[in-house]
Amino acid sequence: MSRAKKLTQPATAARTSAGVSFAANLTFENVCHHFGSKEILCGIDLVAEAGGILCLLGPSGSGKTTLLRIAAGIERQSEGRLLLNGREMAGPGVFVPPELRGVGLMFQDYALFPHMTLLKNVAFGLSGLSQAAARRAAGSALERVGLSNRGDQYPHMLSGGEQQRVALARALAPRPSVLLMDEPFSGLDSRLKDVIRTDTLQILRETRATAIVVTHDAEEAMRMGDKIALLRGGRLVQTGTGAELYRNPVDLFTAGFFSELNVIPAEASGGRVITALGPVGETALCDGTKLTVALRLMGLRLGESEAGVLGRIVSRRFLGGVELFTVVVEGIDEPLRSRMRAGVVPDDCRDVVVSIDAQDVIIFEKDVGGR
Ligand SMILES: Nc1ncnc2c1ncn2[C@@H]1O[C@H](COP(=O)(O)OP(=O)(O)OP(=O)(O)O)[C@@H](O)[C@H]1O
Repeated sequence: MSRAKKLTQPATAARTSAGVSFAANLTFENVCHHFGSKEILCGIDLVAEAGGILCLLGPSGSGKTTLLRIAAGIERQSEGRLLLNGREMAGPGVFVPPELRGVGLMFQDYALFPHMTLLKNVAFGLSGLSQAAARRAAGSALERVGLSNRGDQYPHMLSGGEQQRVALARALAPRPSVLLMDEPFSGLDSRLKDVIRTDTLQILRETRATAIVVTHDAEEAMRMGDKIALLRGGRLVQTGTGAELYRNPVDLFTAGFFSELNVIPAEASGGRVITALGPVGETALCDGTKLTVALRLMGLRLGESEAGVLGRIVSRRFLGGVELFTVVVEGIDEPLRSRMRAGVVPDDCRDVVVSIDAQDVIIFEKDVGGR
C-alpha cells in the first residue's frame, strides 16, 4: 500500500502548541571540507539566524548534506569554524561532540528504531532525564505533532507522513536550539507533502528553534525558508530571500534553478538591449557589447495581434491549466518555449506573434555561467 493511501484516514489526535526552544545563531566561518583529495565544500560563510528557517538549496552532490553533517558534528570540517551563538563548536583544535551541541538532527529516512514503540523512539534522545520525565517529555512531543494516541504503536504501523511527524517529534523533544533537517519531505507523495510541510512549518514557528532545512527543490525552499543559501559544486552561489534569488539571480545557474528559461543572445545598441525578439531593456554598455538574456517561459507570450515578432508553433502540449509550446522565431537558432494559460491560443493556430513580458526578462551583462 502506498504511504499516501495509508494516510487517508489518519488516526491523529488534536495537536497542542509546540513547546519553545531557545533559538541560537549558527555561523559557518570559511568552512571547507575534503574527502581524501576531493574538495567537497569551499569557503562557506553563512549564518543561520536565531529563530529563522535557512534552506540549503542546490543540485545533487553540491554539498548540502555534508554542510548539515558538519553543523551536527557528525562530520568535522577540514578548515574553518562553526560557532553557536558565538561559541566555537568546531575549529582548529576545538571539537564539541554532537550530543553537547544542543543541535537536533532529522534524517531523510527518519531513522526510527523499528523495534521500539513511538513513545520510546521519541524518548530515546532524552537520556539526561529520569525515565518518568523522559516519558512525559516524549508524550508531549508526540502531542505536539498530533500523535499522542499512537505512542504504543511501532513505526511499521504508520504511514510515511506519520513517520515523518514522529521523527520531527523525536528531533524536537530535547528542545534543541538548532534543528537540522535533511530533505524532510522527500519520501512523501506530492499532495501529502504540501500538508506535512505546512504543519511542519507551523510547528517550527511555534518552537522558535533555528532550523536549517536541506532541499533540492527551489519551490520548497521558497515556501519554507526565511533565507535561502544556494550551493553549487561545494560553493555558495547566492544567499538571500526567495524573492531576491528569483528576481535578482547573480548568474544563469541561479536563474535556471528558480525558473525554466529560454536563453537568447543580445547586444547593446543606443542604450538598449536588443534581441531577435526586439528591445528587452536598457544598458549603459557600449554599442556592440554582447549580453545574455534569460526569459521565463511564462513571460513569452503567443498571440495573434499584439506587437511582436512572427513565430511558428512547432509543438504544443496540454498540461491542464497551462499549455507548453515550442515556437521557432527567425534570428534565434534554438526553438523557444512558452507557457500559456490553456485555451488562449486557438487549436488550429500555427503562426503567432511572439512578445515578451518585461518582468520575466533577466539581463546578464557578461558570461554568467551555465545552468
Ligand atoms: N563519506 C564520503 N566520502 C567521500 N565522498 C563523499 C562522502 N560523503 C559525500 N561525499 C561526496 O561529497 C559530495 C557532496 O555530497 P553531499 O551528500 O553533501 O551532497 P548533497 O548536495 O547533499 O547531494 P544530494 O542532494 O544528492 O543528497 C558528493 O560528490 C558526494 O559523492
